Amino acid sequence: MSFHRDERSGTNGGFPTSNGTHEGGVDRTDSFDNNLEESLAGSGPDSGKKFHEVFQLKHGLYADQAGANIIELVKSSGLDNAPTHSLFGVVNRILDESMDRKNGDISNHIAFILREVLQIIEQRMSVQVENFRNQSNLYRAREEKFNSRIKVLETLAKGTSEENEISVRNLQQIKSEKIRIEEKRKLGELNILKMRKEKDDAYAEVSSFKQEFEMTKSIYEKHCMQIEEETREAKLQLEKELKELECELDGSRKKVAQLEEFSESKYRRWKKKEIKYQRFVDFQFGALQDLRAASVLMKNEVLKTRRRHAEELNYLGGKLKGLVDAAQNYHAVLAENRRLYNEVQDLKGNIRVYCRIRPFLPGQSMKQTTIEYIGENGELVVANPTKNGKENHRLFKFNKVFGPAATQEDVFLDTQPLIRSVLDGYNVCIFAYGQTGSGKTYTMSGPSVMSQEDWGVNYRALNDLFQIAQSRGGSIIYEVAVQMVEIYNEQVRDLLSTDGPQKRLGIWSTAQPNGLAVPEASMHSVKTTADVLELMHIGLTNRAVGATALNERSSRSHSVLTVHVRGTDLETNAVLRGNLHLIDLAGSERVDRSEATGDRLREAQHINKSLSALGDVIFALAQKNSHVPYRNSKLTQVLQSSLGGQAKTLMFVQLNPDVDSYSETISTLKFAERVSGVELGAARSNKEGREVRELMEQVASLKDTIAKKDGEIERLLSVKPSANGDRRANGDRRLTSSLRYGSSSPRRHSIGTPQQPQRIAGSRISGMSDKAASDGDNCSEYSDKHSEAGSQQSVDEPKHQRELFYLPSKLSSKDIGPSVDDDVELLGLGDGDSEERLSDISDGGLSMGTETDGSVSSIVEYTLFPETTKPPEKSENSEKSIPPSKLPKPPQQKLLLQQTKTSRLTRSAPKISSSARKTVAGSSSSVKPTKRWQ
Ligand SMILES: Nc1ncnc2c1ncn2[C@@H]1O[C@H](COP(=O)(O)OP(=O)(O)OP(=O)(O)O)[C@@H](O)[C@H]1O
Repeated sequence: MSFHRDERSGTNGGFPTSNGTHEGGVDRTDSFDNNLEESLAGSGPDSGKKFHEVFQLKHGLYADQAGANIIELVKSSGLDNAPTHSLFGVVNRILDESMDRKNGDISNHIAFILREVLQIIEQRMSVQVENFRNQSNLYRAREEKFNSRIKVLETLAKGTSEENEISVRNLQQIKSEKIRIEEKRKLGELNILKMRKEKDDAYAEVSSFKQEFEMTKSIYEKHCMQIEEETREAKLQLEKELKELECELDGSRKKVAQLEEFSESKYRRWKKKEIKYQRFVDFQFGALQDLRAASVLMKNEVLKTRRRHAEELNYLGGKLKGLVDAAQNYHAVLAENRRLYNEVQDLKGNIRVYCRIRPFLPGQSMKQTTIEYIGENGELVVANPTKNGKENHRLFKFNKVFGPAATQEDVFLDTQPLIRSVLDGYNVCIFAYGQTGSGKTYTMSGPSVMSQEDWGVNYRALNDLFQIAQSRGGSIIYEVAVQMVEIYNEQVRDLLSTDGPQKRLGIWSTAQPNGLAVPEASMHSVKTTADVLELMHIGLTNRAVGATALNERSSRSHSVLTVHVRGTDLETNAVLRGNLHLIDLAGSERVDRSEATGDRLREAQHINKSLSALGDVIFALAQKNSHVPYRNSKLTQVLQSSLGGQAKTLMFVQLNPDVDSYSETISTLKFAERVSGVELGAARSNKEGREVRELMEQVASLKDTIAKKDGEIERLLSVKPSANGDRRANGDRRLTSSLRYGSSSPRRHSIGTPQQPQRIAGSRISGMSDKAASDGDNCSEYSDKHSEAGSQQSVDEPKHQRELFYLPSKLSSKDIGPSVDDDVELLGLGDGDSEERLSDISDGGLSMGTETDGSVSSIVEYTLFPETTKPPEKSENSEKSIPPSKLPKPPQQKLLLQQTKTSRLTRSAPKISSSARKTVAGSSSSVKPTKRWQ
C-alpha cells in the first residue's frame, strides 16, 4: 500500500485549496501535498516533536535500515512534516523488517512508531474529509448563487433583447462554467470515493498492522513477563544476599564497635601509663641529676682510689714476682721429684721378678706342696716332698714372693710404681710367666671383672693410670689408647677388631718410637676404666682358647694388651710418650706332660719357641749384645719397644704348688732367676726436649772420658813388669777392679748409654743351642768367640758348661777380699779381652726354662737356660741381703745351703761378706747341669 501522486495528470485530483478558490494546474496538485504535509504537521508540532524526541532517545537501539530511514526522515523534516507516502513507505519497511526479525524489542518501538504514523494518517484523513466536506458545501453555495444569478439574468433577458443577447452570452458562459464546475465536482467526488477506498485499504492495512502489533506485543509482554519474573527472582536473590550482607555488616559493625571499645580502653590505659611513665621519667631525670652530681664526686673518689691501687699494685707486683719465682721453683721441684722417683725405680732395677704361688684349688686339699719356705725379702725355698735328702731343697731369690694368701691388691701395690712411670714417659712391660693353670690369667686379668676386688693387674693398672692422669690434669694432659693382640701359632691377631681376630697382622721390623709394634691392630681411645673393661671383655672373648689335659680352658696363645699414653706438658709443651705392655703368656709347661698331640703339640711347640726367644732377647740385652734377636718370634717383635735398655720390665712368675708340677716349678723358677739377674740398664723416659738432648750429650762426653781413662789404665798395667810378683800384680788388679767397680762408681748408667757391663765372666758359660746358633751370622760369630773364651776360662767344669757371673756394683774387690781378687783374676776381669769375650756371648745362649728329656721333639730342645748360671742379685734387695746367720731356715731344717758348693764365686770366697752373699741368694741353691746343655 502506498500513497502517491497522480503523476500522469500532475494534479492532486482537483481538491479545492484551503483558501476556497478553485485553482487549476500545478498549484492545485502541490496544494494537495502541502495540505497533506500540513495536515501531518497540523496534527501538532508537539506530536512531531514528541516523536522526534522519542527517536532521539531510542535511536541508539535501532541499527536497522527502517530505523535509520525514520531517523533520517525525522531529522530532515520531522515526522509531522513528512509526506504521507513517505510515512506509508516507512510503515511498509518497518512491517517487512519486523516480519523478518520477530524481535520483541524492535517491535515495541516499531509499534510505537506505527501508532504515531497511523494517528497522523488518521488525522490527515479526517482533515481531508473535512476539507472535502467544506469544499462540497462551498460548491453548493456557489451553485445556488450562480442559479440565483441565472434567474436574475433570465429576468433581465426578458427585459431587453440586447441585454438579452449579452445575458445569453453570459448565460452560456455561465453554463459552460457550470458544466466545467460540474465536471470538477464530479471529479472531486470521484477523488473522494477513491480516497475513501484508499482510506478503507489503509484501515485494513492498519488493522492487520494492529493484529501483528498485538501479536508482537503479546510476545513482547510474555518476554517482558519472563524478564520481570527473572528480575523478580534476581531481586529476591539480591535482597536475600543484601540481607546476609547486612547481617554481616551488622556483625562487622559490632566487632568494629567492640574493637573501638577495646582500643578506647587500651588507649585510656596507655594514657594512664604514659602519665605514670612521664612521672617516672621526671623522677628518673631528677635522680639522674642527683647521680650526675654523685658521679662527679665518685669520679674524684675513683681517681683517688686508682692512684692508691696503682701504688698497691706496684707493691703487690713486687710481691708477686717473688711468688712467680717460687712457683717456677715449684715446677722444678716437681720435675726433680719425678726424676728422683724414677731414679728410685731405676735403683730397684729395671727388670723385676715377682713370684706368685697359686693356692690349691678346691678339691686339691690333700695335695702335697712343693713350697717349703717363703721369706720376707723374696726368698723362696722349694722342695720335692716325695724325695728326701738335703740336695732336694732349692733356694731362689726374687724381688718379691707372694704366697697363696696374697690378694690381688697386695700384688698390685708392688706393681703400682711402674704405672706411674708410664705416665712419666717410660715404656713398661709386665708379663706373667708360668705353666698352664698356675694363675697367669688370674694375676693379669683376675677371675672376674664384676667385683673390683677380683680385678687383676690389667684393670687396676689402667684404673690407676686414669686416676694419676686426672690428678695431673692441671699440668699435663694425657691421652690414652689401647691395642690388644694375640699371638697364636706365631700369628698376630687383633683381639679388638670388629671383624673378630681372624685377620693376621703384620708387625714393624724394628721398634718404633711410638711403641706401635703392630700398626695394623686397631687402636681404641679410652677415657675411663669402664671403656677399658668393655674392650678387654671383647678381647678376652676373642682370645683363642683350647682344651688341654692340664687346664680345660688353658690359653694357648699370648695375649698382649698395649696401653699407649701421650702426655702434653701444658707449661713447656713437651710431649711424653709411654707404653705399657700387659702380657698374659701362654703356658710354659713341657710338651710331654701336657700330653699334647697334633694341633695341640704344634701349639705347644710354637709357645715354647716364642718363650725361648723371649729368654734369648732378655739375655742378649743383659749382655749388651749389639745384636738382640727380637726377630726370632712374633712375641719379642711385639714387645721390642718395651724390652730393652729404655724400658722397665716386671715379670710375674706363677707357680703351681702341686707336687706333680715340681719339675715345671723348678724349670719356671730357673727361668725367672735368670731373668731377675739381668740388668737392662737405666730406663729412659721418652721425653722429647732440649733437656734430654743436653743430658745425652753430657753422658756421651763423660763416657768418652771414662773410656779414655780406662784405656790409659789398661796401658799402664800392661807395661808393668810381671816380675813385681803376684802380690803386686794382685794389688794392681785390685786397683783396676776398684777403679772399675769401686763403691763410688754408679752401678747403673745414664740414659741409653751403651755401658761396659759390670760383670765377671764366670767359670761356666752357657752353651749355645742349635736354635740360637741359627740366629744370624753375628750370632754364630759371637758364639765361636764365646766358646773360645769359655774354654780359656773354664777350670774345673766341662767346656760346654759355662757360667756367667755378675758382680754387684757396690761390691769392690776390697770388700770381697783377696780371695775375690783371685776369682777376679781367675775370671780374667783384669784382662782387656774379658769385656769382649763377655759381650760375645751369643743371642742364642739362653732360652726358656722348660725342662725336657729331649725324647719328644727336637723343638723343645730350645730350652737353653743353664741351670748352673748364677746371676747376681741387682735390686735393692742386694743391699739388704740376708747375712748367713739370718738365712731362712726352712721348716724341719731341710734347707741345705749348697750354693757355695757349685758357685765359683762363693766357693772361692767362703768368707764373703753379706753383699757377696746376696749374689748367692739370687741364684738357685743347687746347680746341676743337665744333658740339655750338652
Ligand atoms: N691366686 C689365686 N687365688 C685363687 N685362685 C687362683 C689363683 N691363681 C689362680 N687361681 C685359679 O687357678 C685356676 C687357673 O688359673 P689361670 O687360668 O689364671 O691359670 P693360667 O696360668 O692363666 O692358665 P693358662 O696358661 O691355661 O692360661 C683358675 O681357676 C684360677 O681361678
